[in-house]
Amino acid sequence: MADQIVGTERPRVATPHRLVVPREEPAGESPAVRGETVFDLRDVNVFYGAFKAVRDVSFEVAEHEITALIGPSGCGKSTLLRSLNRMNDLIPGARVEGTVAYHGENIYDAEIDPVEVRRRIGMVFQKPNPFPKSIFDNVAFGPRLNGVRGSTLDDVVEQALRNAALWDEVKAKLKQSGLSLSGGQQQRLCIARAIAVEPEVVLMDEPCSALDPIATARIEDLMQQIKDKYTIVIVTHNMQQAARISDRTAFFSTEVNPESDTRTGLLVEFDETSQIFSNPNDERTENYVTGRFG
Ligand SMILES: Nc1ncnc2c1ncn2[C@@H]1O[C@H](COP(=O)(O)OP(=O)(O)OP(=O)(O)O)[C@@H](O)[C@H]1O
Repeated sequence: MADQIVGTERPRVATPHRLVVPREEPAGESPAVRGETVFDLRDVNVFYGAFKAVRDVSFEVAEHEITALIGPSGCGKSTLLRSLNRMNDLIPGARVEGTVAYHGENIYDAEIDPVEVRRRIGMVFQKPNPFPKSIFDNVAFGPRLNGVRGSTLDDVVEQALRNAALWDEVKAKLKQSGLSLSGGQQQRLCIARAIAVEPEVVLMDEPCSALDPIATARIEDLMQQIKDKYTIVIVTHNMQQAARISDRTAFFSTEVNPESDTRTGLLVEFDETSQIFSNPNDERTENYVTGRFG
């Protein structure tokens, strides 16, 4: 396999990968022609202790697409997102069953290095969380861990800040604290920090929910700009946002377990975003996207 995530060998470029035969889909309608499959989820269940938070999730994420996870509160969007880079490993009692294949390798196999998984598959959180360090050091953090130094490090930091559409605003104050930036700038700093280690995938957990509409629009523009380089999976509560920016949408809902009176999340429908919002197959999806839910 061209690109394994076992052990500590770290190819700087995470592509190319194996060739995958494209699905047969109608021609001419973007994004029907899919790129290579990055994630292939099969029958994924996620538990917290005995509680099954999400059940039987299967779908594929294609490269250079933005895949949105939407659905009502508690349906397991964040839980599922964290299962894509083993972030749930850090939560006591959390457990994943099923297969989360990343370029054909199950990231939960025993020999897989979770640190390497998280380097390939970066994450941006709901609340901007810069380190209490300078702007430069925030972005340099990951590359330094990977041994990057000197002028190369300067270049890596500049490029990441440029790619995060923040360079022009901060180039004169790289030594200032990251915490001195506005909320929207802090979130772009966190995106710069995530992409500075050259991940292939960026997972975003409601990255705009703490931002005003102008900062939100900048992050949305940024996502459109960087999807040529990265594959993005985003959890959003904002259906307009999902409709605006994503190529595919996964709609989740919940069902009640009568014995335990708990709610388990499940994937109701996964399709092109235009289909989900204009002509969904499932009534539950239609009720949700038209605001008739609950
Ligand atoms: N660390 C945890 N420990 C135990 N249960 C958890 C934990 N995190 C989430 N859960 C439970 O798992 C279920 C799914 O939660 P999750 O946060 O993934 O849903 P969500 O769809 O992202 O919700 P929201 O839209 O409100 O953020 C919920 O019932 C939640 O209470």
